[in-house]
Amino acid sequence: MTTNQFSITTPDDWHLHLRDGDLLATTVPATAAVFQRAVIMPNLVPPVTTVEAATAYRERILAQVPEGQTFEPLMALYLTQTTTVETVRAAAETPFVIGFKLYPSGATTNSDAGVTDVGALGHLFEVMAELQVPLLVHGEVTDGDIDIFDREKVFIDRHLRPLLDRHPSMKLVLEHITTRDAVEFVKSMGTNVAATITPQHLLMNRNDLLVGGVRPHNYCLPILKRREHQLALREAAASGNSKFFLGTDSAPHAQSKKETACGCAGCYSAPAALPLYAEFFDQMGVLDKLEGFASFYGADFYGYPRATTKVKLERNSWTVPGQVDTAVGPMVPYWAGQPLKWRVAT
Ligand SMILES: NC(=O)N[C@@H](CC(=O)O)C(=O)O
Ligand SMILES: [Zn+2]
Ligand SMILES: [Zn+2]
Repeated sequence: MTTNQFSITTPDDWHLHLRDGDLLATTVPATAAVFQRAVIMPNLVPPVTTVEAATAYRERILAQVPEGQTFEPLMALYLTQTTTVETVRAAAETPFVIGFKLYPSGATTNSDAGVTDVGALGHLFEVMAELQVPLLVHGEVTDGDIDIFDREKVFIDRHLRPLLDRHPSMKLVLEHITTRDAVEFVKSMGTNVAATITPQHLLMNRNDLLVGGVRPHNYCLPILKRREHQLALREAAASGNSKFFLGTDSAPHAQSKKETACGCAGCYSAPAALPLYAEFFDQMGVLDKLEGFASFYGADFYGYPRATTKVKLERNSWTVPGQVDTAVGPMVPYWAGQPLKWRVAT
Protein backbone atom coordinates (compact mmCIF):
# COMPACT_ATOMS: atom_id res chain seq x y z
CA MET A 1 0.00 0.00 0.00
CA THR A 2 1.39 3.40 -0.89
CA THR A 3 0.66 6.19 1.54
CA ASN A 4 -1.37 8.39 -0.79
CA GLN A 5 -3.69 5.92 -2.41
CA PHE A 6 -4.80 2.35 -2.06
CA SER A 7 -7.57 0.06 -3.26
CA ILE A 8 -9.77 -2.26 -1.29
CA THR A 9 -12.36 -4.83 -2.29
CA THR A 10 -15.70 -3.04 -2.76
CA PRO A 11 -17.24 -2.81 0.72
CA ASP A 12 -20.72 -3.73 1.98
CA ASP A 13 -22.87 -1.81 4.45
CA TRP A 14 -24.43 -4.30 6.84
CA HIS A 15 -26.84 -1.78 8.42
CA LEU A 16 -28.52 0.94 6.36
CA HIS A 17 -31.73 3.00 6.37
CA LEU A 18 -32.80 4.12 2.88
CA ARG A 19 -36.37 5.17 3.83
CA ASP A 20 -38.92 5.12 1.01
CA GLY A 21 -40.69 7.19 -1.65
CA ASP A 22 -39.01 10.24 -3.15
CA LEU A 23 -36.09 10.08 -0.72
CA LEU A 24 -34.85 6.88 -2.41
CA ALA A 25 -33.65 9.05 -5.31
CA THR A 26 -31.10 10.51 -2.88
CA THR A 27 -30.28 7.65 -0.55
CA VAL A 28 -29.90 4.79 -3.04
CA PRO A 29 -27.33 6.48 -5.32
CA ALA A 30 -25.38 7.73 -2.27
CA THR A 31 -24.76 4.18 -1.06
CA ALA A 32 -24.64 2.45 -4.46
CA ALA A 33 -21.78 4.74 -5.49
CA VAL A 34 -19.43 2.98 -3.08
CA PHE A 35 -20.99 -0.19 -1.65
CA GLN A 36 -21.68 -3.50 -3.37
CA ARG A 37 -24.43 -4.64 -0.98
CA ALA A 38 -26.32 -3.23 1.96
CA VAL A 39 -28.69 -4.62 4.56
CA ILE A 40 -31.83 -2.51 4.26
CA MET A 41 -33.54 -1.83 7.54
CA PRO A 42 -37.32 -2.43 7.60
CA ASN A 43 -38.46 0.37 9.95
CA LEU A 44 -40.76 2.04 7.46
CA VAL A 45 -44.30 3.13 8.32
CA PRO A 46 -45.85 0.57 8.15
CA PRO A 47 -42.89 -1.74 8.83
CA VAL A 48 -41.67 -4.33 6.30
CA THR A 49 -42.89 -7.51 7.98
CA THR A 50 -43.35 -9.99 5.12
CA VAL A 51 -41.40 -11.36 2.16
CA GLU A 52 -44.03 -9.81 -0.12
CA ALA A 53 -43.56 -6.34 1.36
CA ALA A 54 -39.76 -6.72 1.21
CA THR A 55 -39.96 -7.79 -2.43
CA ALA A 56 -41.97 -4.68 -3.34
CA TYR A 57 -39.66 -2.40 -1.31
CA ARG A 58 -36.61 -3.95 -2.96
CA GLU A 59 -38.10 -3.20 -6.40
CA ARG A 60 -38.56 0.45 -5.42
CA ILE A 61 -34.91 0.55 -4.32
CA LEU A 62 -33.60 -1.17 -7.46
CA ALA A 63 -35.50 1.37 -9.60
CA GLN A 64 -33.21 4.07 -8.16
CA VAL A 65 -29.88 2.31 -8.75
CA PRO A 66 -27.98 4.39 -11.33
CA GLU A 67 -27.28 2.86 -14.77
CA GLY A 68 -24.21 0.68 -14.86
CA GLN A 69 -24.12 -0.04 -11.11
CA THR A 70 -24.74 -3.44 -9.58
CA PHE A 71 -25.83 -2.55 -6.05
CA GLU A 72 -27.61 -5.41 -4.24
CA PRO A 73 -30.09 -4.62 -1.45
CA LEU A 74 -30.39 -7.39 1.15
CA MET A 75 -33.70 -7.04 2.94
CA ALA A 76 -34.28 -7.44 6.67
CA LEU A 77 -37.80 -8.29 7.82
CA TYR A 78 -39.26 -6.55 10.84
CA LEU A 79 -39.90 -9.02 13.64
CA THR A 80 -43.15 -8.45 15.52
CA GLN A 81 -45.05 -10.23 18.25
CA THR A 82 -47.23 -11.78 15.53
CA THR A 83 -44.55 -12.90 13.03
CA THR A 84 -45.34 -16.48 12.02
CA VAL A 85 -43.18 -19.57 11.58
CA GLU A 86 -44.35 -19.59 7.94
CA THR A 87 -42.80 -16.15 7.45
CA VAL A 88 -39.53 -17.40 8.94
CA ARG A 89 -39.57 -20.31 6.51
CA ALA A 90 -40.41 -18.03 3.58
CA ALA A 91 -37.51 -15.73 4.57
CA ALA A 92 -35.14 -18.69 4.64
CA GLU A 93 -36.12 -19.54 1.07
CA THR A 94 -35.72 -16.02 -0.32
CA PRO A 95 -32.10 -15.28 -1.23
CA PHE A 96 -32.36 -11.50 -0.95
CA VAL A 97 -33.95 -11.63 2.51
CA ILE A 98 -31.05 -11.62 4.94
CA GLY A 99 -32.90 -12.20 8.19
CA PHE A 100 -35.10 -10.60 10.84
CA LYS A 101 -34.61 -7.35 12.69
CA LEU A 102 -35.59 -7.25 16.33
CA TYR A 103 -36.56 -3.78 17.56
CA PRO A 104 -37.74 -3.60 21.15
CA SER A 105 -41.01 -1.68 20.93
CA GLY A 106 -40.38 2.05 21.33
CA ALA A 107 -36.57 1.76 21.36
CA THR A 108 -35.87 3.90 18.29
CA THR A 109 -37.24 5.57 15.14
CA ASN A 110 -40.43 3.86 13.87
CA SER A 111 -40.28 0.97 16.33
CA ASP A 112 -43.85 1.09 17.65
CA ALA A 113 -44.61 -2.25 16.03
CA GLY A 114 -41.57 -3.80 17.67
CA VAL A 115 -41.28 -6.67 20.09
CA THR A 116 -42.84 -6.26 23.54
CA ASP A 117 -42.05 -9.74 24.91
CA VAL A 118 -38.82 -11.32 23.63
CA GLY A 119 -39.44 -14.39 25.80
CA ALA A 120 -42.65 -15.20 23.93
CA LEU A 121 -40.88 -15.60 20.57
CA GLY A 122 -39.00 -18.81 21.40
CA HIS A 123 -40.92 -20.78 18.75
CA LEU A 124 -39.62 -18.36 16.06
CA PHE A 125 -36.06 -18.31 17.38
CA GLU A 126 -36.04 -22.10 17.33
CA VAL A 127 -36.85 -22.17 13.61
CA MET A 128 -34.45 -19.33 12.88
CA ALA A 129 -31.63 -21.18 14.62
CA GLU A 130 -32.50 -24.43 12.85
CA LEU A 131 -32.63 -22.79 9.40
CA GLN A 132 -29.73 -20.44 10.24
CA VAL A 133 -31.78 -17.34 9.51
CA PRO A 134 -29.90 -14.45 11.13
CA LEU A 135 -31.41 -12.29 13.86
CA LEU A 136 -30.29 -8.65 13.73
CA VAL A 137 -30.82 -6.86 17.02
CA HIS A 138 -31.30 -3.29 18.16
CA GLY A 139 -30.04 -4.07 21.65
CA GLU A 140 -31.61 -1.62 24.06
CA VAL A 141 -34.25 -2.03 26.73
CA THR A 142 -36.91 0.66 26.81
CA ASP A 143 -37.98 0.67 30.47
CA GLY A 144 -38.40 4.20 31.76
CA ASP A 145 -36.48 3.32 34.93
CA ILE A 146 -33.31 2.27 33.03
CA ASP A 147 -30.92 5.12 32.29
CA ILE A 148 -30.48 5.73 28.56
CA PHE A 149 -26.71 5.17 28.90
CA ASP A 150 -27.28 1.72 30.45
CA ARG A 151 -29.89 0.42 28.04
CA GLU A 152 -27.54 -1.64 25.87
CA LYS A 153 -25.85 -3.41 28.77
CA VAL A 154 -29.19 -4.21 30.43
CA PHE A 155 -30.56 -5.58 27.13
CA ILE A 156 -27.55 -7.90 26.78
CA ASP A 157 -27.90 -9.25 30.31
CA ARG A 158 -31.68 -9.45 30.37
CA HIS A 159 -32.42 -10.68 26.85
CA LEU A 160 -29.42 -11.71 24.76
CA ARG A 161 -27.68 -14.00 27.24
CA PRO A 162 -30.88 -15.99 27.93
CA LEU A 163 -31.73 -16.08 24.21
CA LEU A 164 -28.34 -17.52 23.29
CA ASP A 165 -28.46 -19.92 26.24
CA ARG A 166 -31.69 -21.32 24.84
CA HIS A 167 -30.66 -21.14 21.16
CA PRO A 168 -26.86 -21.47 21.21
CA SER A 169 -26.52 -21.86 17.43
CA MET A 170 -28.57 -18.73 16.60
CA LYS A 171 -26.82 -16.53 14.05
CA LEU A 172 -27.06 -13.13 15.72
CA VAL A 173 -25.74 -9.66 14.92
CA LEU A 174 -25.78 -7.07 17.66
CA GLU A 175 -26.24 -3.90 15.63
CA HIS A 176 -24.52 -0.56 16.13
CA ILE A 177 -22.75 -1.49 19.36
CA THR A 178 -21.80 1.33 21.68
CA THR A 179 -20.27 -0.11 24.86
CA ARG A 180 -17.35 -2.08 26.22
CA ASP A 181 -19.98 -4.47 27.59
CA ALA A 182 -21.19 -5.20 24.05
CA VAL A 183 -17.64 -5.71 22.77
CA GLU A 184 -16.92 -8.17 25.57
CA PHE A 185 -20.21 -9.97 25.13
CA VAL A 186 -19.66 -10.47 21.38
CA LYS A 187 -16.08 -11.64 21.92
CA SER A 188 -17.20 -14.14 24.55
CA MET A 189 -19.69 -15.83 22.22
CA GLY A 190 -19.10 -18.30 19.38
CA THR A 191 -18.53 -17.45 15.74
CA ASN A 192 -22.32 -17.29 15.27
CA VAL A 193 -22.42 -13.94 17.12
CA ALA A 194 -21.05 -10.75 15.57
CA ALA A 195 -21.57 -6.97 15.69
CA THR A 196 -21.71 -3.93 13.44
CA ILE A 197 -20.06 -0.63 14.38
CA THR A 198 -21.01 2.81 13.01
CA PRO A 199 -18.61 5.62 12.10
CA GLN A 200 -20.05 7.93 14.74
CA HIS A 201 -19.45 5.46 17.57
CA LEU A 202 -15.81 5.03 16.46
CA LEU A 203 -15.12 8.74 15.94
CA MET A 204 -17.13 10.30 18.76
CA ASN A 205 -18.26 10.00 22.35
CA ARG A 206 -20.95 11.80 24.33
CA ASN A 207 -18.83 14.92 24.70
CA ASP A 208 -19.32 15.42 20.96
CA LEU A 209 -23.07 15.42 21.59
CA LEU A 210 -23.21 17.71 24.61
CA VAL A 211 -20.10 19.80 25.26
CA GLY A 212 -20.34 23.43 24.16
CA GLY A 213 -24.00 23.06 23.12
CA VAL A 214 -26.24 20.22 22.07
CA ARG A 215 -25.42 18.87 18.61
CA PRO A 216 -28.50 17.26 17.10
CA HIS A 217 -26.66 15.87 14.09
CA ASN A 218 -24.58 13.69 16.42
CA TYR A 219 -27.69 12.34 18.11
CA CYS A 220 -28.46 8.73 17.26
CA LEU A 221 -29.58 5.63 19.09
CA PRO A 222 -28.05 3.87 20.85
CA ILE A 223 -26.77 7.19 22.14
CA LEU A 224 -23.05 8.03 22.07
CA LYS A 225 -21.45 6.78 25.29
CA ARG A 226 -18.57 7.90 27.48
CA ARG A 227 -15.04 7.89 26.08
CA GLU A 228 -14.04 4.67 27.79
CA HIS A 229 -16.67 2.83 25.74
CA GLN A 230 -15.60 4.58 22.54
CA LEU A 231 -12.05 3.36 23.17
CA ALA A 232 -13.26 -0.23 23.55
CA LEU A 233 -15.06 0.00 20.18
CA ARG A 234 -11.99 1.55 18.55
CA GLU A 235 -9.81 -1.23 19.90
CA ALA A 236 -12.24 -3.92 18.66
CA ALA A 237 -12.49 -2.49 15.12
CA ALA A 238 -8.77 -1.76 14.80
CA SER A 239 -7.75 -5.19 16.09
CA GLY A 240 -8.90 -6.96 12.94
CA ASN A 241 -11.20 -9.28 14.90
CA SER A 242 -13.61 -10.63 12.26
CA LYS A 243 -16.59 -10.50 14.65
CA PHE A 244 -16.75 -6.73 14.16
CA PHE A 245 -17.68 -5.27 10.79
CA LEU A 246 -19.03 -2.25 8.96
CA GLY A 247 -22.62 -1.11 9.40
CA THR A 248 -23.08 2.62 8.98
CA ASP A 249 -26.61 2.85 10.41
CA SER A 250 -26.89 5.83 8.05
CA ALA A 251 -30.33 7.12 9.08
CA PRO A 252 -31.52 10.22 7.22
CA HIS A 253 -33.97 12.67 8.77
CA ALA A 254 -34.91 16.08 7.34
CA GLN A 255 -32.95 18.98 8.83
CA SER A 256 -36.24 20.34 10.21
CA LYS A 257 -36.79 17.07 12.12
CA LYS A 258 -33.28 17.12 13.61
CA GLU A 259 -33.02 20.83 14.51
CA THR A 260 -36.12 21.11 16.65
CA ALA A 261 -37.30 20.91 20.25
CA CYS A 262 -37.71 17.11 20.03
CA GLY A 263 -35.23 15.98 17.41
CA CYS A 264 -35.15 12.60 15.66
CA ALA A 265 -32.38 10.09 16.32
CA GLY A 266 -30.15 9.14 13.39
CA CYS A 267 -27.00 10.29 11.59
CA TYR A 268 -27.06 10.52 7.79
CA SER A 269 -23.54 9.24 7.16
CA ALA A 270 -23.96 7.68 3.70
CA PRO A 271 -22.51 10.62 1.70
CA ALA A 272 -19.15 10.19 3.48
CA ALA A 273 -19.36 6.63 4.80
CA LEU A 274 -16.16 5.03 3.53
CA PRO A 275 -13.99 8.15 4.07
CA LEU A 276 -15.32 8.33 7.65
CA TYR A 277 -14.19 4.78 8.36
CA ALA A 278 -10.87 5.48 6.60
CA GLU A 279 -10.44 8.50 8.88
CA PHE A 280 -10.85 6.21 11.89
CA PHE A 281 -8.44 3.50 10.68
CA ASP A 282 -5.94 6.22 9.74
CA GLN A 283 -6.23 7.73 13.25
CA MET A 284 -5.42 4.28 14.65
CA GLY A 285 -2.48 3.85 12.28
CA VAL A 286 -3.98 0.65 10.82
CA LEU A 287 -5.35 1.57 7.39
CA ASP A 288 -4.43 -1.96 6.36
CA LYS A 289 -7.25 -3.21 8.63
CA LEU A 290 -9.96 -1.24 6.78
CA GLU A 291 -10.49 -3.82 4.06
CA GLY A 292 -11.25 -6.74 6.38
CA PHE A 293 -13.69 -4.64 8.42
CA ALA A 294 -15.39 -3.04 5.41
CA SER A 295 -15.30 -5.75 2.76
CA PHE A 296 -14.59 -9.23 4.15
CA TYR A 297 -15.87 -10.00 7.65
CA GLY A 298 -19.53 -9.19 7.09
CA ALA A 299 -19.73 -11.18 3.85
CA ASP A 300 -17.92 -14.09 5.51
CA PHE A 301 -20.24 -14.01 8.54
CA TYR A 302 -23.42 -13.95 6.46
CA GLY A 303 -22.12 -16.48 3.96
CA TYR A 304 -22.06 -14.25 0.87
CA PRO A 305 -19.13 -14.23 -1.54
CA ARG A 306 -16.73 -11.34 -1.09
CA ALA A 307 -17.10 -8.68 -3.78
CA THR A 308 -14.78 -9.11 -6.76
CA THR A 309 -14.42 -5.43 -7.68
CA LYS A 310 -12.33 -2.74 -6.01
CA VAL A 311 -12.69 0.86 -4.87
CA LYS A 312 -9.79 3.26 -4.67
CA LEU A 313 -9.19 5.67 -1.81
CA GLU A 314 -6.87 8.63 -2.17
CA ARG A 315 -5.43 10.97 0.41
CA ASN A 316 -6.92 14.24 -0.79
CA SER A 317 -8.62 16.24 1.91
CA TRP A 318 -12.20 17.42 1.40
CA THR A 319 -15.01 18.91 3.45
CA VAL A 320 -18.35 17.13 3.92
CA PRO A 321 -21.11 19.38 2.52
CA GLY A 322 -23.10 21.37 5.04
CA GLN A 323 -26.37 20.33 3.42
CA VAL A 324 -27.78 17.84 0.95
CA ASP A 325 -30.93 18.77 -0.96
CA THR A 326 -33.55 16.05 -1.13
CA ALA A 327 -37.16 15.68 -2.24
CA VAL A 328 -38.25 16.02 1.39
CA GLY A 329 -36.18 19.12 2.05
CA PRO A 330 -32.59 19.75 3.07
CA MET A 331 -30.62 17.28 5.16
CA VAL A 332 -27.49 17.83 7.13
CA PRO A 333 -25.14 14.89 6.70
CA TYR A 334 -23.07 13.50 9.54
CA TRP A 335 -19.69 15.32 9.84
CA ALA A 336 -21.13 18.29 7.88
CA GLY A 337 -18.64 21.08 7.29
CA GLN A 338 -15.75 19.07 8.74
CA PRO A 339 -12.72 17.82 6.85
CA LEU A 340 -11.86 14.23 5.98
CA LYS A 341 -8.42 13.12 4.81
CA TRP A 342 -9.51 10.36 2.43
CA ARG A 343 -11.84 10.39 -0.52
CA VAL A 344 -13.15 7.75 -2.88
CA ALA A 345 -11.50 8.14 -6.28
CA THR A 346 -13.91 8.19 -9.21
N1 LIG B 1 -29.97 4.82 14.77
C1 LIG B 1 -30.85 5.79 14.89
O1 LIG B 1 -30.65 6.70 15.69
N2 LIG B 1 -31.98 5.83 14.14
C2 LIG B 1 -32.44 4.83 13.21
C3 LIG B 1 -33.03 3.64 13.87
C4 LIG B 1 -32.03 2.69 14.52
O2 LIG B 1 -31.15 2.16 13.87
O3 LIG B 1 -32.14 2.45 15.73
C5 LIG B 1 -33.47 5.46 12.27
O4 LIG B 1 -34.18 4.73 11.59
O5 LIG B 1 -33.57 6.70 12.25
ZN1 LIG C 1 -31.19 0.58 15.81
ZN1 LIG D 1 -30.36 1.58 12.28
